[in-house]
Amino acid sequence: MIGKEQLMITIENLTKYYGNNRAVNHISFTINDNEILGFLGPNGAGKSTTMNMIAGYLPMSDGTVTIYGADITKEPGKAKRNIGYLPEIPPVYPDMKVKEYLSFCAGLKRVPRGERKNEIERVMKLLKIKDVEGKLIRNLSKGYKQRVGFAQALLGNPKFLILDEPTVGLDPNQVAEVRAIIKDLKNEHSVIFSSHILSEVSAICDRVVIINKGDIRAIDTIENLERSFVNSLVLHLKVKGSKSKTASIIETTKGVKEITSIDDEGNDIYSFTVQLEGDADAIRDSIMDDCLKNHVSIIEIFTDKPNLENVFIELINRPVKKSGLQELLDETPDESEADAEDQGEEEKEEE
Ligand SMILES: Nc1ncnc2c1ncn2[C@@H]1O[C@H](COP(=O)(O)OP(=O)(O)OP(=O)(O)O)[C@@H](O)[C@H]1O
Repeated sequence: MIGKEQLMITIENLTKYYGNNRAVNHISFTINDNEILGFLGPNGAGKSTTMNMIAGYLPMSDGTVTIYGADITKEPGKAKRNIGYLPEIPPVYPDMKVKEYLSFCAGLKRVPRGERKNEIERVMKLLKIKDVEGKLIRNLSKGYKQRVGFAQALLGNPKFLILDEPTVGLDPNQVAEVRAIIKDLKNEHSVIFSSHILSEVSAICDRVVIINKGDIRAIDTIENLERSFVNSLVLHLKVKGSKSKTASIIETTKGVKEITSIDDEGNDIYSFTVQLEGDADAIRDSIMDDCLKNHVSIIEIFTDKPNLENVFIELINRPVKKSGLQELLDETPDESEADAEDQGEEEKEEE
C-alpha cells in the first residue's frame, strides 16, 4: 500500500455549499505521482467547484486539500507553488499581447528573472503558439486563447496541473494535439483534468473519478469499470402505467440485480433501466407476464450488453445514499398515483 506521505495530492471530505445548495458533498480521493486522473461528470456535477477548491481559488465549506504536504487553506503560498491551473474560462487579458501576457504571468509565478525568457519560449513551443506571440489576445480564436491559458498554467513547470475542461472550444485537430500534450505531461507531472466526455477521459487517463450531483459515484481504472459490468446485462423497459407498481414488479423478479434509472417521459410513461444477472430472456419474459397481469402496458422491452457509455450513465444515475430504488422513485412523483391522490382530495372536499 502507498503511504499517505508519498501521495502527492490528498483530498479529504471536500464539501461546498452555495447557500443551501450542496454542490460538493464530502468527497475524498488522491492523485498519485505521475498520474493522470480524469474527473468525469455531467453538467452541474460539481467538477469546476471541486477544481477551484483544490486550486485554492474558492473557499471550501469543509474538508482538506493537501498538495505535497502543504494544506491549501493553511499554507496557500507553499501549496500553490506546485500548482498550475487552467480554469474553465482561461484567465487571459484581452488587451495584452501573448508574449507580454506570459511574461506578466511568469512574474506573478515568481519564475526567476534569468529563466523567464527560456521558460516563456518553452511553453509557447509546447502549446504551438509561437506564431501568435505578438498578437493581441482579444484577436485570437477561442482555440488559441485556450492554448494561451494552458501555456500560462505550465509556466514555472509546476508538478501538479489542474485542467478544467481543457479541450472545450477546440476543433478536432486541436483536441488531438492538446490530448497528446496532456499525455506527455505525465512523465513529469501529476494531472487532474475534468471533462463530461467519457471517450476523452478514457483515452488518456490512468484512473477516473466519476461525480454527479456533488457525490462520487466511482473511483477506478477504466478497465476495472468495464470489467465489473462485463458479465451483466441491461434491460430497457418502457411502460404506460404506475411507476411504483412497475418498479415493484421488476424488483421482485428473480435475476434482477438493480433498477439503475427511471425516466419520467410524461403522460404516465416511464422508462426503466435495469441490471440483470442470469438468463436475460427468462427474466424479460417473467417481467412481461407480471406487467400484463397487473395491467401495466409495455411500450418497449429489450436487453443489451452495457458498453462503456452505459457504464458511465449507470454510474452517474446510481443513487448513493438512501435505499437505491426509493431515491429513484422519489425523484419524480408517480403521475397516476398523484392523480389518484388529487382525486381523493377532491372527493374529500366535495364531502
Ligand atoms: N458561484 C455559484 N453560486 C451558486 N451556485 C453555483 C455557483 N457555481 C456553481 N454553482 C452550482 O453548483 C453546482 C455545481 O456546479 P459546477 O459548475 O461545479 O459543475 P460542473 O460539473 O463544473 O458543471 P459544467 O460541466 O457545466 O461546468 C451546480 O448546481 C451549479 O449551479
